[in-house]
Amino acid sequence: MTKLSVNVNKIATLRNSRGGNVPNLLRVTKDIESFGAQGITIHPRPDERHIRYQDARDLKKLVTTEFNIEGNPIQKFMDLVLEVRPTQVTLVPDALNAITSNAGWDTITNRSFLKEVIATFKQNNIRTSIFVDADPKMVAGAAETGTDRIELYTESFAEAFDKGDMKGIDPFIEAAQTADQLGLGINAGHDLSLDNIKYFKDNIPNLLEVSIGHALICESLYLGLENVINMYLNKLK
Ligand SMILES: CC(=O)[C@@H](O)[C@H](O)COP(=O)(O)O
Ligand SMILES: NCC(=O)COP(=O)(O)O
Repeated sequence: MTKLSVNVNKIATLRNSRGGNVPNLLRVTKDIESFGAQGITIHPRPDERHIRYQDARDLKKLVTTEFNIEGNPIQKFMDLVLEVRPTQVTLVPDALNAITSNAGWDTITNRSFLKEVIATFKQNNIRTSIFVDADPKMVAGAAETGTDRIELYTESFAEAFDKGDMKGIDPFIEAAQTADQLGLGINAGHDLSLDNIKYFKDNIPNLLEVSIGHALICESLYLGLENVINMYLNKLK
C-alpha cells in the first residue's frame, strides 16, 4: 500500500495571508488525519512564509500518523528537525528564495555533505529521504549516502501527463527499478493530483509514500465550493 502524506504548507499560507489563526493549522491537521491520511508533511522554508518553525513544534505534539519534515539542511533546519524528531526528514536542495521546490539533489557532487547529514539524522532514529530527479545516476548516488529512501521529484511527470504525454512516466519507472535494486525505499511528490496519481501509482508499484499538498488543497476547494455556497444561500433566505 502507498501511504498518503498530506502537505499542509498551503493551509499555513492561507492563515498567514490574514495574520490571524484562520484556518487553524492544528485543527485542519487533526481533521486530515481523522479523514484517513496516513501522514502529515511540512516544508518550512528559512523565511517561514508558510509553515513556521513553531508550527513544526506544535504539530509534533498533535500528529499521530507519520510526520515528515522537508527542507534544505541548513543549520537552522537541522536544529529544528533534531529538536522535533519527526518520523522522517526529506532533504530538498531549495534555493533560499525559491517559490517552490524546483530540482532534486545532485547526489554525486554533494555526496559527502549528504552522507554526513544523513548519518546525523539516522543516529537520532529519524528516517531519511533525499529528493531526487528521476535519474538512475542520482538514485545510485543517493544510495551511496546511506539514506533510507528517495523521494522522486514528480513535476516533469505531472507536466507531461497534463499534456497527454504518457511517456513522461518512463524515467520514473527506470529510477524506481534502480532504487529497488539498491534497497532504497521510494517516496514521490510534487504536483501529484487526483488526475495523475492513479497512473503514477499503477506504474510504480513499489511506491511507499506520496506527499501531496498544492493540488489536494485546490481540489478540496473546488469540491467543497458548491456545498458552502448553498450553506450561505440558506442562511441568507
Ligand atoms: C519537496 C516538494 O516538492 C514539496 O515540499 C514542495 O516543495 C511543497 O512545498 P511548497 O508548498 O512550498 O511549494
Ligand atoms: N514532497 C512533495 C510535497 O510535499 C507536496 O508537493 P505539492 O503537492 O505541493 O506539489
